[in-house]
Amino acid sequence: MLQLLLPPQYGDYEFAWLKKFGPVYSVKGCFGNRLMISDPLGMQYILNSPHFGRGPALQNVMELMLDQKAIVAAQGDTHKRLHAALNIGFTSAAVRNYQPIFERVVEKITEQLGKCSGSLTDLYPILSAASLSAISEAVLGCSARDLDEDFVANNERIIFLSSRQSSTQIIADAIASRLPKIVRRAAMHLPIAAFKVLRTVKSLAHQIGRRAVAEKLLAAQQGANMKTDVFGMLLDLEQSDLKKNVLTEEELVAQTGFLMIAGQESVTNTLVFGCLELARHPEFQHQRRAEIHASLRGPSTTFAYESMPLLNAFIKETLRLYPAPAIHDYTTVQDTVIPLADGIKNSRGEVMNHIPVQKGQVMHVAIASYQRLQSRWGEDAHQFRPSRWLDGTIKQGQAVGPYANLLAFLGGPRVCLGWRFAYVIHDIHHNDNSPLAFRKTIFFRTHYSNTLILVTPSGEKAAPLYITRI
Ligand code: HEM
Repeated sequence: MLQLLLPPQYGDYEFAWLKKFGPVYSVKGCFGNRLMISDPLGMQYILNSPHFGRGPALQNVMELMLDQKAIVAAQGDTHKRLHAALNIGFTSAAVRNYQPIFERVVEKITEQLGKCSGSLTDLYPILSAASLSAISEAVLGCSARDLDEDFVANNERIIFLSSRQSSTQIIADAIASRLPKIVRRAAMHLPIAAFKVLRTVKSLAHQIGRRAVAEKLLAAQQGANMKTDVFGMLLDLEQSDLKKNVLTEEELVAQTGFLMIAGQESVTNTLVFGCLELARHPEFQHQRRAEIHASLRGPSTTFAYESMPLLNAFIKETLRLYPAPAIHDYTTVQDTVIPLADGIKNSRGEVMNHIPVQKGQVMHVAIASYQRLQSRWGEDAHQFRPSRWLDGTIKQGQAVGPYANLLAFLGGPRVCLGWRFAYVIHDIHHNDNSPLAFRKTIFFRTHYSNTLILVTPSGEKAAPLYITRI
C-alpha cells in the first residue's frame, strides 16, 4: 500500500503491477487486502452503484477539511439535492457567461509570466494565484484582492500541508478513519497547528461566503445582472431553485470553502502539468502556436478553442496522464458483484467476467492506471502524445466520465460540477498576446498527496521552468 502511494515517482509500482497483473488485483493495506481496479466497466459500475460509498480515509479528509454541509461531505439524498441545485451555476450556458472573467485572468497571467521571461520561474505560485483569482471572481463574483488576507494565506497553508504526505501520515489517516465520527470531530478541536489552520479556513470561508451572498442579494434588489458568476446564478430570483427551498442560503454559504480550495488546487496542478509537457515537447509547443496564429487570423469567436484541435487534444492528453484523483477509494456498503469488460483469470485459470465483493471491502478505483490502459489509449499509453486524440488511436468503449471518457473529473453522481470551468481556464494555453515558451531544466517527479503534484528531486512541491518570450 505504501509502495503504491509513496513510490519515488508516482506510478513506479502501480503501472508495473498493471502490466503484470492486469486491471484487477489486490494489495495489502493497513486493515486487510484492498482491491485495485482499472477495468472500465468495473469502474463505471462502482462510480454509479449505490452499493459503494467513499472510502474511509477519503471521507475522513472531506469531513476534517470541509463544512459538514459542503457538497462533497454530504451523502445520499442531501448530496443529490445539492448537486442538482448547484448545477445551475455550472451548465455550459452559465459558464459561457463567465468567459470575460477568464479572459481577464489569462491576460494577467501571461503578463506576469512574460515579466519572468529569461529566468527560471516556479510556476506554482503564479498559477495558483491566477486560479484563485479566476475561481473567486467566477464563483463568488468577488475579486481575489477583496478576499481576506488571512483566508488566502491559510488557504495556501492547507494546500501546502496536503502536499506533504508521509508514510506515518498515511498510517495515521487509516487509523483515524476507523475512529467513530464523534471522536474524529472532537479531535478537530485539539490545539494542533494543522487543525488550527483548518478551523481558521473553514471559519473565514464561511464569512466570505456570507458576505458574497449578502452583496449578491442586494445587487439583485437593485436590478443588477446576476448571471455573471455562480453565486449570482444561484441567487437569481428569476430562475433560482432557492425560492423553491431546494438550496438554502446557509447551504450556499457552506459551499464556499470547497469551491475555492478544491477548484484552485486541481486547476493549478493541471495547468502546471500542461506547461511541463509543453516544455518537454518543443516541437508540439511550436505546432500548437501555429494553430493559435491560424485561428487568430480567422473570424474571431469568443470560444476560439472549440475550433483548435491541437489545443483540445493537448488539454485531454494532460488530463489523461495527470488526473488529480489518481486513486479514488471506495468501500462496499453491501455484498455485490462487479462486472468486468476484460475478463480476469482466477487461480484455477478460469476466466471471470465479474468479481464478487463483500460488504466492507475497501477498493481503489485506479484512475491513473485506467487512463494508461493500452487496450483503450494505444500501445504508447504512457507517453504524452496529443495526436492520439486526432488519429483514431483511442478505442471507444464503456462511456465513463463526463468528458472524453476520462475520469479526471470522476463520474457518476459525484462527478465534478466545475469540469467545464476547468476546461475554460485552460485558455491560458491559447492566449497569444504575449507569446511564451516553456523550457524544462531539472528532473521532476510526480507525487501523489491527495492529488497529483509536481515535486523537485528533494521532494519540494515546485515547478521551476525557463520561460522565454518569443
Ligand atoms: C482540473 C480541474 C478539476 C479537477 C481535475 C476536478 C476534479 C474533481 C473530482 C475528482 C471531484 C470528485 C471529488 C469526490 O467526490 O471525491 C470533483 C468534485 C467537484 N468539483 Fe471539481 N475538479 C476540478 C475543478 C473544479 C472547479 C474549478 C470547480 C468549481 C469552481 C469544481 C467544483 C467541483 C464540485 C462542486 C464538486 C462536487 C461534486 C459533487 O460532489 O456532486 N471543480 N472535482
